[in-house]
Amino acid sequence: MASTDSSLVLLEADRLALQVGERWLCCEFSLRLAAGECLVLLGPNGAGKTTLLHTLAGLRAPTVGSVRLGGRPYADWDSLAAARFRGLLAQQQPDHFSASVLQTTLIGRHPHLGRWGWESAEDVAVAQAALTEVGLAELAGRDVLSLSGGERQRVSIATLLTQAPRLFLLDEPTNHLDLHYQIAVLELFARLRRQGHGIVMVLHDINLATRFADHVILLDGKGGVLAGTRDDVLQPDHLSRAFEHPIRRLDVDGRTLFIPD
Ligand SMILES: Nc1ncnc2c1ncn2[C@@H]1O[C@H](COP(=O)(O)OP(=O)(O)OP(=O)(O)O)[C@@H](O)[C@H]1O
Repeated sequence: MASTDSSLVLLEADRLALQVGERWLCCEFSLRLAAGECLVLLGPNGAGKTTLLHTLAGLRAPTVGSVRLGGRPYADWDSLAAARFRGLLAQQQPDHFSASVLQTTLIGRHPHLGRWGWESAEDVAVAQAALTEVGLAELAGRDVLSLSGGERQRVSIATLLTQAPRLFLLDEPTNHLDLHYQIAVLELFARLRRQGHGIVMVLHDINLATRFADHVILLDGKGGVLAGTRDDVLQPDHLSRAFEHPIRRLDVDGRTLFIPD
């Protein structure tokens, strides 16, 4: 379990700007994520959420500006140490070969294994506990190629839990999940956040962002970026402009909801 020292800055980006081809995805902005905080990236299709998440994960260099993980640039990190500190849930998991659900989940232990790469009984126990967390304990022996989309997504989440990073970077973690598992998975990460982990996640559902985010970055797809606290960014006019669709705010039973007209 992570310590709950909320002064620890897990991730910083300074005057970041991203370009793909000739197009600027976002103009310069900065962010800072401390232990125990959750940042949600929102915006229309193609706005640059995944590109930004991958930049924050150190998988691609920013066009302008810098990213620091745990106070250090990625260039200063050994790749295995970085994999113990931050983990990425990618949008898609291509499976080319048969493997059991447990074997697939154990891949998450790779950055923790010793020189010979053998998994110990403790590593297997970590993977089994992660499968239990996502409701898949009974499918541990199943071939991963036989799973439904939602089951496969939960294996990916279990694999990331098995990796046990301090900072979780999640690209659409609710992809393929039914209503029950959307909330269960986001509650699971909210629990990890309360234990001192950091969470950065791409979501498409504004109402889930409202429920789980401390901070929001809203990309408008034209290079515009709005970054701030959840309540500052999640305003009907900002959202309507970014999504090019009128969006209304409703307050119901103490909850804030956003609905498209
Ligand atoms: N290598 C590349 N060359 C050219 N364009 C690219 C490249 N990689 C990504 N893009 C473009 O950059 C834009 C941002 O892509 P990205 O996947 O980050 O968007 P996104 O906000 O995550 O979208 P979605 O909501 O559809 O998942 C898209 O228009 C994409 O086609």
